Amino acid sequence: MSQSYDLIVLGAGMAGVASANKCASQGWRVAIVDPLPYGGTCALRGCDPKKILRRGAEIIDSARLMEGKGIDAGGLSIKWGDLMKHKHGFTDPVPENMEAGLNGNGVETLHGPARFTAERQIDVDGTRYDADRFLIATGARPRPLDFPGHEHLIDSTGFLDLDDLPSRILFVGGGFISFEFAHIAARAGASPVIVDRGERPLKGFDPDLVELLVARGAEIGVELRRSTSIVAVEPNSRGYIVTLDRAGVCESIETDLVVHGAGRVADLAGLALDAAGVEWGERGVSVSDHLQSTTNAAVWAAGDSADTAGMPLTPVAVIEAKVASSNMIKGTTAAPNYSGIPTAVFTIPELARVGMLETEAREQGIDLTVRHSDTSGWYSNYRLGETTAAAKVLIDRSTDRVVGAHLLGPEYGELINTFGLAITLGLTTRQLKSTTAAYPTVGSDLGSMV
Ligand SMILES: Cc1cc2nc3c(=O)[nH]c(=O)nc-3n(C[C@H](O)[C@H](O)[C@H](O)COP(=O)(O)OP(=O)(O)OC[C@H]3O[C@@H](n4cnc5c(N)ncnc54)[C@H](O)[C@@H]3O)c2cc1C
Ligand SMILES: NC(=O)c1ccc[n+]([C@@H]2O[C@H](COP(=O)([O-])OP(=O)(O)OC[C@H]3O[C@@H](n4cnc5c(N)ncnc54)[C@H](O)[C@@H]3O)[C@@H](O)[C@H]2O)c1
Repeated sequence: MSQSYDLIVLGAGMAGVASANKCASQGWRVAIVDPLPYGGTCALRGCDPKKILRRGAEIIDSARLMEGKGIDAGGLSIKWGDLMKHKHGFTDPVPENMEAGLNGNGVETLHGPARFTAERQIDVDGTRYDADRFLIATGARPRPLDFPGHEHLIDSTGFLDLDDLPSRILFVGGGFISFEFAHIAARAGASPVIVDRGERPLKGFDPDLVELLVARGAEIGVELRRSTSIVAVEPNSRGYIVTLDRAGVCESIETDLVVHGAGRVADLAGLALDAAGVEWGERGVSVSDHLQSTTNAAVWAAGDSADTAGMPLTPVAVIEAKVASSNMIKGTTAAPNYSGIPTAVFTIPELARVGMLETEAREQGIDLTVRHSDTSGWYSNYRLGETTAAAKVLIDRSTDRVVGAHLLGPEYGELINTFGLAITLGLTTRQLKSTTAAYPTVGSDLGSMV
């Protein structure tokens, strides 16, 4: 016998939990299912634990920047095991607390991998569950790699759970994960090498600011190899030999650890989506702008497992889940507004973006004013001893509105939120300049950036 629900949510990460709680609050009978402890990538294996480890690295970097300015950073080091314990202090209670919260809101919590058996039915460990609607929120997993020896790589989950940090680490891919982890590892005493197959790493960010970040990384020992592909990874008695190919010239380097940072794909392969007639691809479930499957009206998708215009980021997952749930409840066809959602790479210093890249704005024919400032000498950065900081703000000359903001510097991951607000609300630079920030804060630099 099967059980019947108004909604079954597949995946208890940011998107899934937001949707389950919202729909249960409307009096719907809702179940949520996950094979792993509840919490998803962000809270357990991504954003949150990563930024706890980064705190150790921030302290080392801040002290080093103040060397000779009244601080002796000589004896300072990261005790990796203790930093990991600090991380576990946050992550370990998450699954139980999250499940208790869901149960308290009337959501039934199931455990096991879900797989479709019909258009409106799933199987979880041999039990069938029927529902009028399903939300697929199963997230993403590391992109499968095919070079010989790829099975020796650890992924981001493995890196965030390392008991010890080895001294030689090679990161495959020059994106978010490799840059963030390499910046932590370098401050913890390791020698990271990032290998990217393209000429330009962190392609979604302003290229001028990325180059500044690469140079700052080189100063602290993060080596970047561009236009380089991995030929093979072979274990040896001391670690691994990684063979690299740059423009037909091969070179081997020895390392203790090889980490996957070469992108993620939607985690859908185990869902038997064909049984439900749901179309999907590497980028996720094919959905309309209002997040309903294009081929099965009972199925919706949100977050990293949905093929949408939104980036695979936590705030996007939450917004999509809320919009999809609202559409299900009200029978509407609203689409998420992605325009003012900021993103940051939590290197040290951090690199942030909201809105359009300069190239995108020019392609759209926008008459741009570009305010590009080297902010390294500004008071906020002088105070910290930071040598690398910059801002590039793109303003539509015809409306005086901010259409893009790109920042590299300490605390700019906070400042970018104000630019996000400006883009979402369509504020003009005149309006932005008319607001008053507490002084001295990085927020008080905003007026000078526009
Ligand atoms: C290392 C790392 C760092 C990151 N840092 C940031 C950051 O700083 N800021 C940011 O905005 N984003 C960050 N991200 C991205 C962010 O974590 C994701 O965008 C976000 O977690 C997506 O949420 P989601 O709910 O779509 O999926 P997830 O949180 O991945 O949840 C999906 C859930 O579905 C479950 N599932 C899978 N298969 C099935 C199945 N068959 N049946 C049932 N359940 C299933 C999984 O077990 C998982 O719990 C980071 C990602 C990584 C990997
Ligand atoms: N701070 C954050 O918000 C944050 C942090 C980590 C991850 N994430 C999310 O997770 C996603 C995945 O992160 P990621 O860093 O794995 O991917 P990414 O898409 O950011 O970067 C992948 C990089 O790997 C390169 N690459 C791919 N295959 C390669 C190969 N075989 N050899 C060498 N280089 C190769 C690509 O050219 C690209 O530069 C991101 O897109 C992001 O949405 C976000």
